[in-house]
Amino acid sequence: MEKKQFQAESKRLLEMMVHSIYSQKEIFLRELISKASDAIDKIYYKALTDDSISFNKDDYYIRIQPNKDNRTLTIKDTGIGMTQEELEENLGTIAKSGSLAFKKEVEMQDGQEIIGQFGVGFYSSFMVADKVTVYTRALHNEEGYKWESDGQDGYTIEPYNKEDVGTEIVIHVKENAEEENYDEFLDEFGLKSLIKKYSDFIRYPIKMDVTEKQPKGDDDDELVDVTEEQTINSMVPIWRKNKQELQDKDYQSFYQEKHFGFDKPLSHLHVSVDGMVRFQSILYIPEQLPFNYYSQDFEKGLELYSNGVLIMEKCADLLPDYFSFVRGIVDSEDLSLNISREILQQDRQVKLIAKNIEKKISNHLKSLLKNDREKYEKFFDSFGRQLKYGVYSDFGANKDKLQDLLLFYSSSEKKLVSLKEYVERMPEDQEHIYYATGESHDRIEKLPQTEMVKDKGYEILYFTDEVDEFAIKMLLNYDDKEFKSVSSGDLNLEDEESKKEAEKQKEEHKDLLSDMKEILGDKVKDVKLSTRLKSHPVCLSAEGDVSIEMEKVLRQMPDNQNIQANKVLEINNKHDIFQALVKAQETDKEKVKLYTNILYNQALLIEGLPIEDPVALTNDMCKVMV
Ligand SMILES: Nc1ncnc2c1ncn2[C@@H]1O[C@H](COP(=O)(O)OP(=O)(O)OP(=O)(O)O)[C@@H](O)[C@H]1O
Repeated sequence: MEKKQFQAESKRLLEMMVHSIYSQKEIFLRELISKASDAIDKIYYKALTDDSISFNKDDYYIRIQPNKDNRTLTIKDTGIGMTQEELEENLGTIAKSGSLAFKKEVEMQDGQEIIGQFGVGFYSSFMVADKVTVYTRALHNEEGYKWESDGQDGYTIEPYNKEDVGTEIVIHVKENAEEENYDEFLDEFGLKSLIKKYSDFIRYPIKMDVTEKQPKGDDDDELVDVTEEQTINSMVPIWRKNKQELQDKDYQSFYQEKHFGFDKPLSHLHVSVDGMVRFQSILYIPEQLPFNYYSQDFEKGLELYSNGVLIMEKCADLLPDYFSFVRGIVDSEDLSLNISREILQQDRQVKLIAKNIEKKISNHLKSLLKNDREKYEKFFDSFGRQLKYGVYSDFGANKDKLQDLLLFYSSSEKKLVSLKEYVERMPEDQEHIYYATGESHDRIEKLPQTEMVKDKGYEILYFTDEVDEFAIKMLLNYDDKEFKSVSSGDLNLEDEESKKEAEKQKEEHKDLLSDMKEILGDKVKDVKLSTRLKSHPVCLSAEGDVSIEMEKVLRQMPDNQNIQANKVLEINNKHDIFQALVKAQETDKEKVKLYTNILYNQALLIEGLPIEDPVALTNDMCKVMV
């Protein structure tokens, strides 16, 4: 028998294939199963135009057969097979794709289903095989052929008496080496999981003998091993099914089957797009925050399929960070894959799909907010923070897309409200959207700074998440209404008369205020008479961009650069303590110092800021008591 040589280039190419094109050895099974599916598809497509071929779906299948004793793995299909010339052309020449030629020849309109295009997939078998034997008989041919190669030194072809049409590829699995274990490719369980992982949605049944423990008889407790042929793959992907035929429970079981989470999905979307780019997708909004969501282990991304064959387990480019909680799959026939089918050649299609998906998720969330408030609030409770990070990050580039998805707790409604709802309720004379920051709703509720705004009958949004104020600073305004903290220095809420009165009082007590400022030194930027306090004696406000809450957050950061708010101590001149200060100013300067220090520390306490010298404060308080 004459041995034919691979061309020199092919030899090098083959070496490259085995050593560098694929990142994982297990991919070979996906490739060979895809070839088998293509071979069956070819009969199917031929039958469409050739009356002499009848295509009875039940006769077509793929069979996986491991044999541990011989260390062989057989992939058998009942597909179109290959003639001698085709064997030479397709398996003897690397990068020659019979499938691509077939697609062109038949000029199939919907032949998109055929997976092969590069003419290299078959050779991936040499990653795990030291020899590959192919037995094949082409449709309408009486003769069969045997092709064999060790993947290094050419191949042989000889006639072979094959009973039925189709192809059997026998992988002679390599012996285990020091760091390489090939046994999983002979193991029933290992093979089953690889088929599920990569080839679950191949349209023809992938059959395999599976041995399971079963009771010996009907009333018998004794278990025995029973071997039965099983179809391993699901075949029809749920996303190709008609939405009308599917129920919530079908989507839920797919979520669980895919291990997208331990929870139930809160909501799902089934998308089918047939535009500039064609794709189908099932997307889930989980109910609960994944336990590792805010850790470095969390990887965002959607499962990406090309024609039902898994390409990537987590394609991160399909989701923006602010929707990183979304789980699901995308299947498209329009992807330009690279030769290993592991990465995408160029990301134009992925970008188009991602843009489309982002819009779909955003619209879905908006409609949840509108039509199923309870569900949306549940969602927001888990993932609202991520949306706020989305507003803040990338210098606010996505703020317009996200602002209508935000919710904040409202002082007047005592529940979560959207910015739109807030603005719609605003009285005519209210210019700003007011917010107050603090650790909890209870704490904010008691903040002295909220008194005046509430008295005016204005609603206040309570910010309890660290990111809230940063996100709002990025938004600046909503519907042309500027956001304003109730603690900001320039609330400007008093009427003209009160302003005049305040000016008068300021003038009258200017010595006291400047003495107090001197006592506190750099700790505050100013000491002022407050226009916002009604019953409380003191509070702190901030001038400029950095608020007191922001200072607190920044203080906790690892690269804390000691950024501080410009604090102003505000004192309520209608409170009795002010009269005490005025009196002390006339009679006892030491007392002014004592009271000022205590009042400043009180204001720090109210704000939840650390007291710089607790011992001095307790001593001061004792002095007041004795
Ligand atoms: N099981 C099979 N039955 C019939 N023909 C096959 C089979 N396996 C491979 N072939 C033929 O061999 C050709 C080369 O296969 P190969 O796996 O190298 O590339 P491909 O499937 O065309 O493309 P890709 O590299 O994208 O997978 C195929 O195009 C097909 O014509």
